[in-house]
Amino acid sequence: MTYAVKEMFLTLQGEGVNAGARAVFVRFAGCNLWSGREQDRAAAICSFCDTDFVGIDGVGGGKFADGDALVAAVERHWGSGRADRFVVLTGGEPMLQVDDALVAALHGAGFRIAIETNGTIAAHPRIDWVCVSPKAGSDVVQRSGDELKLVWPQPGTDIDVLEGWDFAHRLLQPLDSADHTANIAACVDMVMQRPHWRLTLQTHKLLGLR
Ligand SMILES: C[S@@+](CC[C@H](N)C(=O)[O-])C[C@H]1O[C@@H](n2cnc3c(N)ncnc32)[C@H](O)[C@@H]1O
Ligand SMILES: Nc1nc2[nH]cc(C(=O)O)c2c(=O)[nH]1
Ligand code: SF4
Ligand SMILES: [Mg+2]
Repeated sequence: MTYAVKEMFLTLQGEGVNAGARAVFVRFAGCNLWSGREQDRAAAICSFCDTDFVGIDGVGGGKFADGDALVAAVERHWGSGRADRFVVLTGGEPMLQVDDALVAALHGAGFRIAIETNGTIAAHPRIDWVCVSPKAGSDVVQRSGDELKLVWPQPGTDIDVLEGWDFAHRLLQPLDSADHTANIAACVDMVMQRPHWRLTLQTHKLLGLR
């Protein structure tokens, strides 16, 4: 199948348990919880998105004819060396496009694969690191994985329900909005009340990285 990619870049994973790790980011175009158009934002299931995932016009973006073509581009972004190769599949919603052929091709090139997903589509079973970030009002089917990364505060979310899901790590990420300072305080408060959650910050934004 062909893949529509908004942008591709080499950076440090900014969020979650893998924060600080060198990674190639592949941002797939399109999402099932928002069209990406500002006029649709208020009515979208996910209305706080901080990302432009519309089209294939970003740096490193484009249409890729098959898994091998996409992996060749990921390898070019990684540069020399086969050790510790790490790719993060994000979007948009990457599970709209990630398939067997892509996962096999990335593994064939020696990449450890992480995904950032909203969890409304089951994650591919051979992905090495599954991060689910649930959105209030959506039907999350992927209720297990490596990290559950909840953007907080998020009205309509029952945190007790999320605690019943099977994740190795539970993280709270302050909602980046006009109320960012208050949202950070709300996350700190929540961790103080619930020590099995941890705070994660979007460190790439603090550092001026992509
Ligand atoms: C842009 S999304 C793409 C992947 C997938 N669609 C998802 O939502 O998990 C990447 C990460 O950014 C988080 N995110 C999006 N908007 C945010 C915001 N305004 N503040 C904090 N985190 C945000 C998402 O929850 C997700 O963990
Ligand atoms: N550096 C960096 N880390 C990230 N972690 C998750 C991101 C995303 O947008 O999915 C992201 C991103 O866009 N940049
Ligand atoms: S689900 Fe992810 S990509 Fe889609 S609108 Fe929400 S944060 Fe953005
Ligand atoms: Mg981001």
